[in-house]
Formats: sequence, structure tokens, C-alpha cells
Amino acid sequence: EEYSHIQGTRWNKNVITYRIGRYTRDLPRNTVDSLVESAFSIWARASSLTFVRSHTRNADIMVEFVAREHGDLYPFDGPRGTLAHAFGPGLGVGGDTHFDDDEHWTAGETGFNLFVVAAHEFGHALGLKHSRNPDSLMYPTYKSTRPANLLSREDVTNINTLY
Ligand SMILES: CNC(=O)[C@@H](NC(=O)[C@H](CC(C)C)CN(O)C=O)C(C)(C)C
Ligand SMILES: [Ca+2]
Ligand SMILES: [Zn+2]
Ligand SMILES: [Zn+2]
Repeated sequence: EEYSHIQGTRWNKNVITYRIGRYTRDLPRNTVDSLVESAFSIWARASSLTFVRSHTRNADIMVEFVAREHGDLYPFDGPRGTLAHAFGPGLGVGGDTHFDDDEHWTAGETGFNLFVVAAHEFGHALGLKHSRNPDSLMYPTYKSTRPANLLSREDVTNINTLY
């Protein structure tokens, strides 16, 4: 889900920073780093946005793996069910993206594919809402077999309407 009701609608800049906090034990850290970077690059290629990894606390988007109650109003639900959530653009918690660490995160076809889920969540972190088009990345249900070009024409149109 996305919680844009407490944030703004879009970032007022084109260079957006992100920081990876707590990792998952399911994957090597450098695998998580590259999958996260690839998920951001999907949106960068479709828009005028640039994403820069930061190691300081004041990054725009904090990316973390957490479970159950984790300090915001939206505790996760254990294995399956909700896989992740992200806050819409804004200061503080704005843009922050949380992955449910009770899921089995993978880089392949088994478990839940981190790249696909991250790309969906980062759409929310940029201000996108859900789509009713099952072919769109922003469709609310996870699909493991996504086309190579993750974004639908609708996704590309929507990100370019916003930025
Ligand atoms: C397998 N479980 C699902 O398909 C669940 N969907 C999700 O966890 C969404 C993320 C997917 C689309 C990556 C939640 N979301 O929208 C975050 O921004 C349910 C449909 C069960 C809620
Ligand atoms: Ca879950
Ligand atoms: Zn969503
Ligand atoms: Zn959270």
C-alpha cells in the first residue's frame, strides 16, 4: 500500500537520495544493493529522475527490511499477505520503503522477487497510486512473472505526468 494521505504528492527535485538501513538475511548485502539500484533505475530510465545512494541519515528515501511492529502505524502481518509498503514523497518518513522480512526474498522466480516488489514500492515513494490495469507495475497484487519491460505504458505515462 502507499500512505500518501500524510505526505505531499511529488518530490520538488529531480535528484533523489536513498539509504539502505536494515538488510534481510535472505540475500547477500551486495545483491540487495544491486537489486535496489536496478529497481530505481527502472524509474530513472522512464523519467527525468536521478537516484543517488547516500550513507547519511538525511537521505530522502530510507529502504529497510523490518517485521511485524516496526515503529510506524502499519505493522507487517507475518509471512505472505502484505509484502511491503512505502510512504509518498515528503520529509521525514516521506518516501520511506519497508519490506516485510517475514517473507522469503529472492533474486529469482522462487519466494518473492525483491527487484519486482522494490520497483512497485518505489513507484509509491515517487507519488504514484495503484493502477487497475493488471499489466501495470502499479497493480496492487504481486506477479512473479513480469515482462522484461517492467513498466506498462500507463506506468510510464503516469510517472511523466507527475515529473
Ligand atoms: C502476495 N501478496 C500480495 O500480492 C499482496 N500485495 C502486496 O503486498 C502489495 C505489494 C505488491 C504488489 C508487490 C502491497 N502494496 O500495494 C504495497 O505497495 C496482497 C494483494 C495480498 C495485499
Ligand atoms: Ca507479510
Ligand atoms: Zn502498492
Ligand atoms: Zn513500515
